[in-house]
Amino acid sequence: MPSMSEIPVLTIDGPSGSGKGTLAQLMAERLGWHYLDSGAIYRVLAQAALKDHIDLTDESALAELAKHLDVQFLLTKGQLQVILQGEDVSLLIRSEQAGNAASKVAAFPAVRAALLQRQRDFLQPPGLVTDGRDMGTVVFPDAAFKVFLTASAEVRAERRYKQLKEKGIDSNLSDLVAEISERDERDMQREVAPLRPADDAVIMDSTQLGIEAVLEKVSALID
Ligand SMILES: Nc1ncnc2c1ncn2[C@@H]1O[C@H](COP(=O)(O)OP(=O)(O)OP(=O)(O)O)[C@@H](O)[C@H]1O
Ligand SMILES: Nc1ccn([C@H]2C[C@H](O)[C@@H](COP(=O)(O)O)O2)c(=O)n1
Repeated sequence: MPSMSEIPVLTIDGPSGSGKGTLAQLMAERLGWHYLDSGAIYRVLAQAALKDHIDLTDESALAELAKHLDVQFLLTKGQLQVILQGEDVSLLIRSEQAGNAASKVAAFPAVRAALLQRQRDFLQPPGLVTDGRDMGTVVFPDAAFKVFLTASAEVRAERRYKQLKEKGIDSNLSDLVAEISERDERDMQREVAPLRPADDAVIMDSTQLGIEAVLEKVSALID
C-alpha cells in the first residue's frame, strides 16, 4: 500500500469553460485513476444554501453548511452523478446561474477551509485526476503533474453555447461571454486561493486545439 504522498495526482486548473472537466474525466478513464470535480462541490454547496434559504453572503452559515454537506459523487461510465441529500442534482448544478452562485460562495475563506479536507480525501490509490481553480496551488500543491488549461473567453463562450444548445437550453452568446468574464474576474481577484497557475504547472491554451489534441498533449506529459 503506497503512502499518501506516493499516490500520483494530476491537477487541471483553469478558467470556466476551458475544458478542464472534459479533459479530467477522459484522463481519469485513460489512467484508471479516481476523479475529483472540485467545482461540483462548490456548486452543490450553493444549491444546498438556496434550498435551505441561506443567504449567499452569510459566510459563517455557509461554512457551517459546508462542514455537514451530505453529498455523494458517483462516476458511472464517464458520467458524474451528484447526489445532494439523496436527490440527484447533477443537471440542476450545471446551469450558468449555479456556476455563478458557486463562484460567490467559493470566495469565502471559511467556506474553503471547511471543504479542504473533503477534497483531499479523494486521494486514493492508484491515483487522482482533479479539476478546479486551486488544485495545483492549494489543495494538492505536491501533485506530480499540474496543468493550467486556458482558452480565449470568446471560444469558451462558444463552446458553452453549443453545450447548452445540445441540452436544449436557449442562451445568448454575448450574455455568455459577459457571464464567463465576470465569473473569471471574481475567481481571479478573490483573496483566498485565487485562480492562477501553480509555479510548476504546464500552461496549455486550447483555443485552437480540439479535445483529442489536448488529451494527447497531457498524456504525453504523464508518459
Ligand atoms: N478543446 C476543446 N475543443 C472544443 N470543445 C471543447 C474543448 N474542450 C472542451 N470542450 C467543450 O467545451 C464545453 C465546456 O467544457 P468543460 O465543461 O469541460 O469545461 P470546464 O472548464 O470544466 O467548465 P466549468 O469550469 O464551467 O465547469 C463542453 O461542451 C466540452 O465538450
Ligand atoms: N477548486 C475550485 C473549483 C471551483 N471553484 C468555484 C469557482 C467556480 O467559478 C465555481 C464553479 O466551478 P466549475 O464547476 O465551473 O469548475 O466554483 C473554486 O473556487 N475552486
